[in-house]
Amino acid sequence: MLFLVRMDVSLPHDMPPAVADDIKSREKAYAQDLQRSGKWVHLYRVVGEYANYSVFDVESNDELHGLLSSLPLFPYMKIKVTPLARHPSSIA
Ligand SMILES: O=C(O)CC1=CCC(=O)O1
Repeated sequence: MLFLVRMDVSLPHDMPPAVADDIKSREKAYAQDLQRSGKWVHLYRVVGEYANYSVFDVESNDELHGLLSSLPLFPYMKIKVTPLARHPSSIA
């Protein structure tokens, strides 16, 4: 099952830089593991925003929820999930 996911990150302004750096570093490792597994298929920065658009390929809504809620940045993100279906004109 494919899902388009938009993540908007908002870290508290008073978060110490070392804490923010640690969360971002764990987020990167987690995201790269999921990309290597094939579950996190695309990851793009939204130009000019601390946000990304991602495509996930997972077995179920529950699996996606588990992956997203385990993101180190999850407490600091607003997440919008859009389920995707095959377009009838797609040649892919
Ligand atoms: O920077 C972001 O958009 C949040 C994020 C998701 C995966 C990652 O490494 O950072």
